[in-house]
Amino acid sequence: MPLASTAPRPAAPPHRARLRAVDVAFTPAGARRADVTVVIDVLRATTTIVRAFEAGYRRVLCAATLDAAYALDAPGRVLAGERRCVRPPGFALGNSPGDTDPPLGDVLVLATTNGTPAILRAAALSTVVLIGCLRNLEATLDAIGDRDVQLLCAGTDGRPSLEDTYVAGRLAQRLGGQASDAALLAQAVAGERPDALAAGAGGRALIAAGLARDLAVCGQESVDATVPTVRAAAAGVATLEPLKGPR
Ligand SMILES: O=C(O)[C@H](CS(=O)(=O)O)OP(=O)(O)O
Repeated sequence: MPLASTAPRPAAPPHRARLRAVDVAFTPAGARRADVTVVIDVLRATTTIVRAFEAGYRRVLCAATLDAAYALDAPGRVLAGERRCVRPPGFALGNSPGDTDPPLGDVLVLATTNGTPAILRAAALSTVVLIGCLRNLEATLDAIGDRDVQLLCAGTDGRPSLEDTYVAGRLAQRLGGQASDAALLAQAVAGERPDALAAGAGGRALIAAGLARDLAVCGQESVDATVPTVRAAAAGVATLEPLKGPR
């Protein structure tokens, strides 16, 4: 029988934790299945949703279409949204994040051109859907934790937008991990275009519509602690509640 060796064992190879995967979809059509997706429509839907919860709304119902929003109208519910940056007929509010304060009811029903359809797309692809923007940047990073994540940019009319790509890049820079080529591209945009909100077509359209004040609200960073999440989605409506309460 061989004697047990008294020689020290060779050191075990260093434990190599798998790097978290970080991907970016520049448009909803480019999104894939993912456990965790963060939807970004910094101008203005995701900023407006974060502001609505910070102002005191208890729930946000995201509608894919104006008709779906009209069908949700009920006492205690406030219709908000836009078409071509402007408040639709019969809606109480437009899509300006500042207009959610003070709250006019318990529930905000939001229908926007790109943002709310992007949230519904994410809900069809992911178990966990978070709502991100510059205002809750730090809180969103906390909520992602060390999980793999897809950053889904709402874009504009099926095309990438500078401002959403910029915010995705800001998040990707901080998340590190195994960045996809799309995540690396977004990081490059974040590094090169700190003026993204005002410089892109979306920002220019808001300025032309007399809504430059919204750019200032949307551009404030890490001032809100609320990270909204999708609790349910069906029939063209996603129900959002806060993952975390306001500070
Ligand atoms: O006005 C907004 O907030 C935009 C307008 S547009 O769709 O970019 O023309 O809507 P959103 O869905 O919030 O991007």
